[in-house]
Amino acid sequence: MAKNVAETPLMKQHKDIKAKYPDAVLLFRVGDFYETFSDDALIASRVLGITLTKRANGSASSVELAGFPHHSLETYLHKLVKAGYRVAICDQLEDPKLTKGIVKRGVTELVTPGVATSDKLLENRTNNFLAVLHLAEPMCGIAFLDITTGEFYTAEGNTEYMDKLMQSFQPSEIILSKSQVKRFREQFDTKVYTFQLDEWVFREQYTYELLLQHFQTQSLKGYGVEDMKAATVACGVAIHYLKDTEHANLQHMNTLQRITATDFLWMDRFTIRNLELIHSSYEQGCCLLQAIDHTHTPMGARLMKRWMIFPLYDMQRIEQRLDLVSYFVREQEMNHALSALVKQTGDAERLVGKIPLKKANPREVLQLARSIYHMQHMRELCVACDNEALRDLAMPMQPLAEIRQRIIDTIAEDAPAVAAKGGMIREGISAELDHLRTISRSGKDYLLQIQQQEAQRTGITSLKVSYNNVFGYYLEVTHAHKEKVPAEWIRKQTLANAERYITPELKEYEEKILGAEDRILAIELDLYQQLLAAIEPYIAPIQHNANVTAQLDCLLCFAANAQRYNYHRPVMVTEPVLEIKEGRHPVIEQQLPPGESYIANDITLDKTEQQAIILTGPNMSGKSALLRQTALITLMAHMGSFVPATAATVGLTDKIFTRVGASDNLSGGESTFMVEMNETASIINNISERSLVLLDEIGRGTSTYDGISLAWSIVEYLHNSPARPKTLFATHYHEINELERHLPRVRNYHITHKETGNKVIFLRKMAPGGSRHSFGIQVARMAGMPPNLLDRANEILAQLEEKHADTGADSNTNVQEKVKKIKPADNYQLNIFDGVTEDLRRIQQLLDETDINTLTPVEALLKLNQMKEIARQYRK
Ligand SMILES: Nc1ncnc2c1ncn2[C@@H]1O[C@H](COP(=O)(O)OP(=O)(O)OP(=O)(O)O)[C@@H](O)[C@H]1O
Repeated sequence: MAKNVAETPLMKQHKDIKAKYPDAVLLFRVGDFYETFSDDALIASRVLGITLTKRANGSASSVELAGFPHHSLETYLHKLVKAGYRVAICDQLEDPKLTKGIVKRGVTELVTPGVATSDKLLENRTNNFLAVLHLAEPMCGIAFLDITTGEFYTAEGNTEYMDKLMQSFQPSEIILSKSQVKRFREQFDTKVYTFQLDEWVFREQYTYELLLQHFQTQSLKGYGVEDMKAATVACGVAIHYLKDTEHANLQHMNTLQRITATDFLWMDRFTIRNLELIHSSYEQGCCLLQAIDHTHTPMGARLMKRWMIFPLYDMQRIEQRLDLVSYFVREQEMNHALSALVKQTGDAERLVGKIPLKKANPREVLQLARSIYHMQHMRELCVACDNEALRDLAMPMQPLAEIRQRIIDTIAEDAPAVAAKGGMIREGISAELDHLRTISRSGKDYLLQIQQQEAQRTGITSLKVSYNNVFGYYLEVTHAHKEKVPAEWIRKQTLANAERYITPELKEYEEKILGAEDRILAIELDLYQQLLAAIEPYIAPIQHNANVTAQLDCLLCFAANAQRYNYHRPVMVTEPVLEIKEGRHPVIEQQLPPGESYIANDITLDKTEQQAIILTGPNMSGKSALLRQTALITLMAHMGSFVPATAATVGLTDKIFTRVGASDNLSGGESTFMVEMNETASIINNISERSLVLLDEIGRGTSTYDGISLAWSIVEYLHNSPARPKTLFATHYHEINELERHLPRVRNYHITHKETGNKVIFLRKMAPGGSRHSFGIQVARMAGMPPNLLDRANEILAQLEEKHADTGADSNTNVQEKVKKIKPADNYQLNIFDGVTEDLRRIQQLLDETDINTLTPVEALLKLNQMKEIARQYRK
C-alpha cells in the first residue's frame, strides 16, 4: 500500500476520487488504459486474470497496478460485476491534448448488479431489477426498478408479502438501511447481493421530495401511493441510489406502478417454487415458463413472466385477454400478419431506455426507427380490424412517424456500431459537414496524386504515402530506392527496410485534412447528440407502443400454444367451482418420450358436493402430477391463456396454496417437519372460499401415526371451515380414506393401476374410491433393488398387514408392537445377480440359450429385438 508521503499528482488524484467510492473497484482512465491501483489492482488481477505490476509513486513506496486497454472495458466490467463487485468508472473529463498539467478526471458511472446497463451483463428475456426494501412498522415498503426498461413498481405489506414479491421479481441487488441488515438476515432467506445505505437516506421527507423532483409533480396522488409512507420511502431511496451511481438522466422512468395484492391471484413463494413456474427444481428440468413462453420479442418474454407471477384476479381483464386469444386463434391471417410485425420489432423497450442513459449507439437508434415503423403498422392493422378489444388496445399507440423519419433521415444506413469514430450522419443534413467531407475526400485524393506525381518525378516506383500518429503523413521509400530521394525531402525515420520522409507540401495538406476530419467528427457527434435529444420527448409514447407490442406478443403466443398443444378456452365464472375435463399437465406432456401420450383426467371441486378430494394411489402413479396440473390449469386461466384440457370451468380464484410433505423439499433446505407445519398453518389462516389448496403428502415428515393424525385433522379442518376452500389432498395414508364416511363433502379417489404378475402398470386414470396399496416395493423393484431384498420386504409387509387385519384396521395399534413381532429373515445367499433386476436375468437366460454357431442373421436380429423389448419394459 502507498504511504501518504510525496505522492505523484496522478496518484494523489486517484486517492481523492477513490475516497469517494471506497466500496467500489475504481477503474481509472490513464490515456488508452483503465488502470487499477493498490487493493483494487489485487482484485482486478485475480478476477480478470490480468498481470499485476508495480508503479513508482514519487517518493512514496510503489503501488500495485493492473490495467487493460480502454476498448476492452465492456468485457472486463462485466466480469467484475458478475464476480460481485461494484465498479466505479473514472474517465478523463477533458482532452489531454488541450490540457496543461494533470487531466481532470471524475467517475462517470458506478456499475452494480442492480444498475447494470451493458448488454453483456443483461439477459435479454429477463428484467434486471434493483430492489429497495424498507423494513418499517406497521408496514414494510418495497420498490423494484429496472433501469434498462424504465419499469418502476412499489408495494407495501408485511414481511411475508415482501418475501413473496422478492421471489417474484428476483432482483439482482437489494438496497437496505444499515440499521436493518440484522433484521433482514433473520427474516429473509436470500442469497441476492445486498448493499447498505446510511439510515438518513430512508427519511420520509427526503425521499418524498426526491420523488416529487423526479416526477416533476406536486404530489404522488396520481400514482396512487400518496399515503403509502413505507413504499414511498423505498421508491425515493431507489432514486437516491440511481443518482449516487451517476445515473442522472432517468426520463424513461416516467411512471410508478403500485402493486396491490388483491389485484392478483396470490401464490406464496413456496407455491411458485413448488409449481415450478419460473425455475425447475432440478437442473435439466423444464419449468412452466419454458413450456409456454414462445414469445417473439425479449419484451414479450419479460411480460409473460410477469403475467405468470401476477395472474389476474379480475374477471373483466381475464375475459379481455381470453377474447383476444380466441380472436387470434380464429383469424389466422391477422395472427400471421401481426406475428411477423411483432417479430421484427425487437426489444424497443430496452432500446428506448438506452436513450436517456446515453448508451444508444447509431445502429441501435436506427433499429429503434425500424421498431417504430413496425409498431406503426401494427397499430394500423389493429385499428382497422373488426375486433373491438383489439382496436381498444391499439388505438392509444402513437404512429410517431415524424421522429422515425428524422432518425432515418439523419443516420446513415450503414452506420457504425460506435458513435465516437463518426461516419453515422447522412449527407445532406449539414452543409458544413458535407463541405468538410468533400475537402477531406479531395485531400485524400490529392495525397494519392502527390504519391503518383512524386513517384513519376523521382522514378521511385515503391513510393507510398502513409500516416501515423507520431509525425502524420509521410512518404515511404524502400532502401533499394534511397539514392533517388530528392534533397528537399526531410528524413524522419529509418526502418529495417525503408526510410520515411515528409515534405512541406505534404504537411500543408495534412493540416487541411486533419483539421477537416477533427471538425467532421465534432459536427457528427453534435448532430448525433441533437438527434438523441430530439428522441427524448418521444420516450414515453415509444414505451407505451412497446408495451402494447409486448402484450400482443404474449397474446399471440397464447393463440399459437392453443393450436400447437391443443389447449382450450376456459370458462371463467364467479362461483367457487372448478371443473376440468380431460386435464393435462402442460410441462410433463411436452416432455414425454415420442409415442407416449399424457393420460388426461377430470377433476371437479365445488362448495357443496365435492369440496375436498383425497387422492391415493401407488408411488409414481401420478398423484403429484394431477395436483399440480389442477393448479397450473387454474393459473393459466387467470393469465388469460387457454388451458391443457378439453374443457374447463374455472371459478375466479384468489389464492393457490400448495404444500409438499417434508422430504420432497430437501433442496430448498426446508426439510424439517416444523417448516411443513408452519407453512400449512399459514394456509389454514389465509384461506377463503375462492382458494385452491393442494396438499401433497402432508404429514409424512413425522412418525406414521402422528402424520396420519395431522393429515386427518387438516382435512377435517379445511372441510369444516366456513370458507370451504377447494382442496386436493394426495396421501399414502390410506387410513385417511375413512374421512369420506364422516364428512359429507370429502370424496375418495385413487389413481388406477393394473397388476400383472408382480409388476404394476400405471394406468394413470383417476377413479372414485380409495386404494389400499402404495406399491412402494414394486417401484423399488423397477428402480433395480436386489430381488432378495425385495422378497424380504414383501415378507415383512405381509406380516405387518396380517397383524393389521387381526386388529381390525385399528389405527391406534402401536406400530412398534407389530415391528417387534416381525420374524427374523432366513439367511439368504447373495448371488451374482443380486443388484440386478429380474429383467436382466431374462436377458442373461436368452443369451445362455443362444447358440451363436447355428444362429442365422434374422434370428440374431429377432433375439436382439426381444432383449431390447425387455430392456424397454425395465425402463418403464
Ligand atoms: N397422467 C399422466 N400421463 C403420463 N405420465 C404421467 C401422468 N402422471 C404422471 N406421469 C409420469 O409419472 C411420473 C410420476 O408421477 P408423480 O410424481 O405425479 O407420481 P406420485 O404418485 O406423486 O408419486 P409418489 O407418491 O411416489 O410421490 C411423472 O414424473 C410423469 O413422468
